[in-house]
Amino acid sequence: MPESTTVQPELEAERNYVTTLYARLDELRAEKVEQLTRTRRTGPQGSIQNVSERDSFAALYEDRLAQLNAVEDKLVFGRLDLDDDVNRDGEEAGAPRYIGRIGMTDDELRRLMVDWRAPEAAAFYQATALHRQGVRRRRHLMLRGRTVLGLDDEVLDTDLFSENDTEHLQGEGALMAALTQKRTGRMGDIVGTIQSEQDAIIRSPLAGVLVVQGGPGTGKTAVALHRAAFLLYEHRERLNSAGVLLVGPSNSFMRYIERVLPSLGETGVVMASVGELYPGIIAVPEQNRESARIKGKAFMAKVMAKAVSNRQRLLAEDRRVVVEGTRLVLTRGAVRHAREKARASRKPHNEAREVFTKTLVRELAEQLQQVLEDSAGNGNAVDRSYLVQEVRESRDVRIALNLCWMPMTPQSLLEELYAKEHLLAAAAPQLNSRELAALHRSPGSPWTESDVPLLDEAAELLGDFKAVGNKDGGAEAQLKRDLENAEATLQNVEEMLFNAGIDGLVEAEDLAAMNQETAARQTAAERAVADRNWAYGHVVVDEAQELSPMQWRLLMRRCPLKSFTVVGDIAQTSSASGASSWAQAMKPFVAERFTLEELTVNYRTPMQIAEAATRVAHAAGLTISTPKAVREGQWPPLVDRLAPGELLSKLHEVMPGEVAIADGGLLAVIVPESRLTQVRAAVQGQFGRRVGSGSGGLSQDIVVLGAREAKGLEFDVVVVIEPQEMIDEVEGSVGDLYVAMTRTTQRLRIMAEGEIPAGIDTEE
Ligand SMILES: Nc1ncnc2c1ncn2[C@@H]1O[C@H](COP(=O)(O)OP(=O)(O)OP(=O)(O)O)[C@@H](O)[C@H]1O
Repeated sequence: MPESTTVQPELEAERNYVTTLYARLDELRAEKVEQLTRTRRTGPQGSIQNVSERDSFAALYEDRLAQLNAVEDKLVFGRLDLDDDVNRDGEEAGAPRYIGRIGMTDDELRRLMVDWRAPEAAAFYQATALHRQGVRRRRHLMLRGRTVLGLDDEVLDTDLFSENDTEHLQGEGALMAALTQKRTGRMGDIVGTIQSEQDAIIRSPLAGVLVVQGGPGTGKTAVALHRAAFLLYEHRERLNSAGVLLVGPSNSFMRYIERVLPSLGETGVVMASVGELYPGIIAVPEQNRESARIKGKAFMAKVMAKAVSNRQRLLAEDRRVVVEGTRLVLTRGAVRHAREKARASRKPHNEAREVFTKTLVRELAEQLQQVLEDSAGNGNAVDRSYLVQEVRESRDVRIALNLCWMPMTPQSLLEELYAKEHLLAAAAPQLNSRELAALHRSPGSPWTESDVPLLDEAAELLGDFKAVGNKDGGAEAQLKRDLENAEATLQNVEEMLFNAGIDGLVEAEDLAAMNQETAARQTAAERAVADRNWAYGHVVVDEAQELSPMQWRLLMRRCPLKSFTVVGDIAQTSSASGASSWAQAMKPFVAERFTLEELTVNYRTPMQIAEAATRVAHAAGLTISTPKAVREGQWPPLVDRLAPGELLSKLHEVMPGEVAIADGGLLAVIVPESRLTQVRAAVQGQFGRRVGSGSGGLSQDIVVLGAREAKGLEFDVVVVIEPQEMIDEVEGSVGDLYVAMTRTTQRLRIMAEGEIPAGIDTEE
């Protein structure tokens, strides 16, 4: 093709079309602003229904406006030229089809651009020369601001390609441009360059459990996020009310990905790190590996159940209680009988307590009646209801009943269990004294991520604390609202179960009890975050290899439909209670009923560095999937072997050079946990406030962090400190080092006074 004569007019034509698209976007925004102002101007008048209708409209316009504002950057990125016989809806034959962040039509409803998630856009990601799907040419439009800077074309309808070419990466120019961009500390979307193996996963059906295994940098996080956006588009009706939950490993990671979904026009996904899954608690990472390991074990569910049942106590001997000056006896037999009855109700502890106390209060009231009638002489009947009241209010009785069956919150139960070793030992006979000691903590210590599933388990077993003696008039109205809400999702539930060929996993009545409507005006997302019993329509889990069986239990509870997208890399497991295979992790919940897909191309790490990481993993005997790296790097991994005591001075010496290579991008120094404070102080001493740490750290261009915190993140340049210590810290597991080495997009430098693990150097 004579480029110079054809490309320029093509570019001009695209620029004109893109100008039209942005003009239309501006028009739509202006329309929404106008509608919103008009609605707000109506003022707070009229019936409650009118007011709430107005609020709903205002919320709707606000959402739409937020979406239109969010898609400004790279509004359009693709174009398909199609065969004439392709079925076209709302398009002229022969007209190109533009693919963008949202669908747009002109004011006569002619289609201007197709949403990337629509079925008509699928060919943009899937068509190959071998399977053209009616596509003659695929074009990537590269924009900066509202200007088209360049085009990247793939012609699919020629015989010019050899067989190998059918395997090439789609939109290679556009892809490489995206991959070589400087990192900003925030993940961006990949909507313009999604590759076909990724697209197939993004568009898979909603129902069931989909597990996506992929080595480092294969786009698992990107795929998980785009899948959430796709599902919300494809199943909006279903998922808008029930919501989608996206779970990630840490707060830094959540901050890293938080802008992707809004840039795809989706603001309704609930995003939470594993420490945030219990409403009202923000848990800190668990520092003690041994206690993380124990707390994550599946048997902890039994331990919690035992801890609760141990708090439903019998009397050692009959006990005297005084009611209004009269002595009564609470017998051991009566308490045993009441406990049996309460347990038989199968209600959670706090709710079953009502059955327990009612039974005993009735028993004591009868005793009291007998005593009073006996002393008053024959035929003098005493008013029973009055006696029941007397018994209930007696301080003695209250103390005795509480001793036997105390209402508890999940926090009070767990706190006491950790603080009092004899209670823990009684609930957990499977733990030895060393393990019991590992779980000890004083009351008031902050909750950790591994406590979260235990609190959740306790909440299930204990039931509503507020229900204890608190039968307010609002309860009935609340129940009615709950049922209405549940009804809306029930229909979807049945449909989904049917589609998935699953039954028996969820009881309709269980669902009816979920999704309590706490406030009429809250969005589904806001309500879901605050409600432990919320039943999500779909859950996406990233870095899922880290989750313990107890964390999985919690998540499965959050989605009784068991509609999950689970992404992760078994080889990167560093958590003491994480998974060693997907089958093992999934078995307790769905047995073999999950689909496993694999991503095979590494888009992040340059080839030489990816190969070094693979060698390290292999040398340590780790079985890993070895994705193909898409690009060669400029540098092989550099290794500095240092003399004892030389580390900090050498780091000081090399840092300016490394920062210069990062050239405005991001540099991370990844260190063993035990050296974090020391190395951070040294780097801060050199670069001052440029150095970030913690979940806000990624807004700085230099960051010092541990491998676990670096999980899921990426940087232009990475300096790894003392790799062998990184392995030793996690009992010889190479997962953390493997993660650290694969965080870079350009350059890796390894510095060690200590041993260099096998495989890092090419010559080994
Ligand atoms: N199709 C694509 N187009 C452009 N960039 C992509 C594509 N796929 C992945 N990337 C980029 O590759 C990098 C790695 O992606 P991502 O973080 O999703 O990988 P990952 O599999 O989750 O990695 P890890 O397990 O190592 O954390 C990101 O910068 C992402 O934007």
